[in-house]
Amino acid sequence: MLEINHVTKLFNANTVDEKLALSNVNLNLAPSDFVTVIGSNGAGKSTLMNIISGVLKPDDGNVKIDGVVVNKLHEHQRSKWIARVFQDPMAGTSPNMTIAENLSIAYLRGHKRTLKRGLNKEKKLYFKEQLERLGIGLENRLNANVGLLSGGERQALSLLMATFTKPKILLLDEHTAALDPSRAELISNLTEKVVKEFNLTTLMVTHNMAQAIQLGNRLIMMDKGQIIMDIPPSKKKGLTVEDLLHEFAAIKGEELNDDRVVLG
Ligand SMILES: Nc1ncnc2c1ncn2[C@@H]1O[C@H](COP(=O)(O)OP(=O)(O)OP(=O)(O)O)[C@@H](O)[C@H]1O
Repeated sequence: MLEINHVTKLFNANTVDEKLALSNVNLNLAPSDFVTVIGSNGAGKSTLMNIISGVLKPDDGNVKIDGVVVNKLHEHQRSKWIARVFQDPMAGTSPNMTIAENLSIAYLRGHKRTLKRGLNKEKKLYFKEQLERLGIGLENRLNANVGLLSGGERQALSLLMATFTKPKILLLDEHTAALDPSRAELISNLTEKVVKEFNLTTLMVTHNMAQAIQLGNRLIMMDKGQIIMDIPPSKKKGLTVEDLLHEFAAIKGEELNDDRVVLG
């Protein structure tokens, strides 16, 4: 489904700021895999997400989706396969438009040929039904401006909008990190529900180890531009934060050092 083959990314080559952000990274996701990605600051997690989504091009290696090399395709050309939810709740939605208008734009992106523009009764009803599934009352606020929503509500809306395009791959880029703990948990639970319901192949970056353990069927840890740990579904169940820290220390010969790491 998603293959990352020998991907290398070097920033500022041949300067004093040269930085090898990814070094010969290989990763293969099967359909419906839900992989959580952890790693210390500067490990290369965002660079990997940016290379998959097409924001960045690899210097070496390739990215394949369903067997097709997509290296040359720009971000907008990949957007029919890839949906992304960012850390910043402001990033995925338009604040000056209503919930219904935001949903309408996302819906049109996913149904170009079959749907007329505009918000007819049928579409409003559909949006209400979809919002009801989030279970946070947004179905009663179709005409509210998105700028009025809380960060958690906006992330829930972004998640729903991401599924409207029926993506092959969902990229979650620390999408709960800017929320307070109770909202983060709500979005975590919604994520689990949405991924399962829409059968999405998912990669989720998080600094929260407990969340990385709780969600998904597989976990990878990155360090200095490499994947240093890949915990398969058979071993992920029953995994603890202590196991992860212990494993990291065993591989690296040092303690995990990251100001932002949240143990849970
Ligand atoms: N556009 C860029 N130009 C130069 N260096 C960059 C660029 N983007 C990332 N880097 C560097 O590449 C390395 C990997 O960065 P990346 O953002 O992928 O790490 P990360 O694992 O997402 O870190 P964090 O958890 O802190 O967000 C870092 O050293 C970073 O400073």
